[in-house]
Amino acid sequence: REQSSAENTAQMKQRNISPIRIGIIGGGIGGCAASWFLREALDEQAEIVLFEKDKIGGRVATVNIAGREYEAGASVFHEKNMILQEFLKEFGLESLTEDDSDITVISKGSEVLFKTTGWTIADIAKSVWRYGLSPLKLGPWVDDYLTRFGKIYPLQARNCSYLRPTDLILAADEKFGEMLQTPLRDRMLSEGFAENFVDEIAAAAMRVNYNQRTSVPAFVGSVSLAGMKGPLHSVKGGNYQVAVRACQSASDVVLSSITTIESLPDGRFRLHTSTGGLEDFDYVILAAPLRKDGAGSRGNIVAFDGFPSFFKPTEWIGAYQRTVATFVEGELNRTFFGSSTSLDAVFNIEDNGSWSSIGRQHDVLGDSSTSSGFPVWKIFSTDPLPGELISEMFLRTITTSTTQVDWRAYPNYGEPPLHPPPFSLYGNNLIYLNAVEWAGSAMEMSLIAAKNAALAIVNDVMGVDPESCGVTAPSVVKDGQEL
Ligand SMILES: CC(C)=CCC/C(C)=C/CC/C(C)=C/CSC[C@H](N)C(=O)O
Repeated sequence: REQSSAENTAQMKQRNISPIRIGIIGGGIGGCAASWFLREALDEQAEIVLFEKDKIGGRVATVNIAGREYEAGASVFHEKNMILQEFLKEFGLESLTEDDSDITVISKGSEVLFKTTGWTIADIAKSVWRYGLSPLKLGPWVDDYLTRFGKIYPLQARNCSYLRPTDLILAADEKFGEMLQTPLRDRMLSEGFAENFVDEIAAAAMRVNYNQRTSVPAFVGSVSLAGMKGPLHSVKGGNYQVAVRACQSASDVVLSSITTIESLPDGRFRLHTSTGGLEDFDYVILAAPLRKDGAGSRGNIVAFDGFPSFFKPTEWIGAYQRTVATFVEGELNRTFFGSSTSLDAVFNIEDNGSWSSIGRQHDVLGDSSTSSGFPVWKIFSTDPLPGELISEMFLRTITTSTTQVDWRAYPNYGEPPLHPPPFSLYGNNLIYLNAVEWAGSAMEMSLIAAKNAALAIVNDVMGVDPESCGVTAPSVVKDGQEL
């Protein structure tokens, strides 16, 4: 049973536990949600200070094109993402349902491999002709994993918290153990999916969601396929609103970056801000990626000071995948994409292609019309798109509306850290929320990790060790290393 904030407060007072100070580094959806869950559990017994270097929402952000807002980062959630659904209810936000009847093309450069208009009988027949029964298997396959993963919600409702992302995922279902290690391609082939289906349809999903290939681990691969299969939604007015609303539960939001986390002899932590500020906390949640920096990226590697020599944060630093989102309002040059008829989205599975996908966009209110009459398109690529390529892709553009957003959007699963990062970096006093991304990256994954961080802190404060949390599952060991 989830303990109420009134019960926690009463217990803390009874046992003379003084209110605790919690510092959260990062105002993305995860950091903000952690603040919300902590406030919900501890009420006025927690002073929560959240540090954000840039903008609340982080990688959940919109971009303004000719006066309308479009999702530029994390764009969709799945109907079965329960924490997002609860937040929407709690904050009185509405959701938009994504259209699944788009005219979509899978291409290799300008060679069209497959074209579909959604789920009409003709489309199903066409896809079965090309891929056998695989398209019909995909829905139940993804649904099964969604249901299995959904078992994490009742565990969290029973206050279960986990030290590592692997523990959390295995607690939901042991079947995921192998999926955290096996490449998606191998897993799908071993489960009877046709090779061309994996190399075209699954490859397209990995491209559009993570700008990566089917060599990613099968767990994150299945998350990505869930992000294609739907039903999918977005938050009306912009997904970032969830972060903004959740962040209102922080006692203070400081617009500054943290340069150093210093471990103090009394077990507390001192956070050093880039403007020379110093603040001490009982608990710290690092809700920003520990990542290798790269040219043009917005780096955020924090320094650790005063920790014992066995504490090696560099071993938890991995590469993040660069993804550039280019927005263009204009008339598409269909022939460039190998099509003579209209289309809404193209997924390019060509290796090392100069672009990964292009899709017609609606704004955050669900409106796809524009004053020019030409749609707004979002093109994903690994590097900024050269102007000449944009000129080839479009017959006409409203040039003032071309905008590029350069993200280090998600982990590069091909360049992982030396060791998979745990949540609990230093007991439960220093928690690394973004460790979850190395298992799976999506808004809901960050929210589940946020709840885990809050539960770990509350359990620590209350001295509670919840039972029957399913952590008895054997650890996954690879190359002699515990994952
Ligand atoms: C184990 C499985 C199959 C799912 C776990 C539940 C979950 C986190 C589902 C999310 C599906 C989803 C919306 C994926 C999108 S991935 C990144 C995407 N480009 C975005 O964030 O917009």
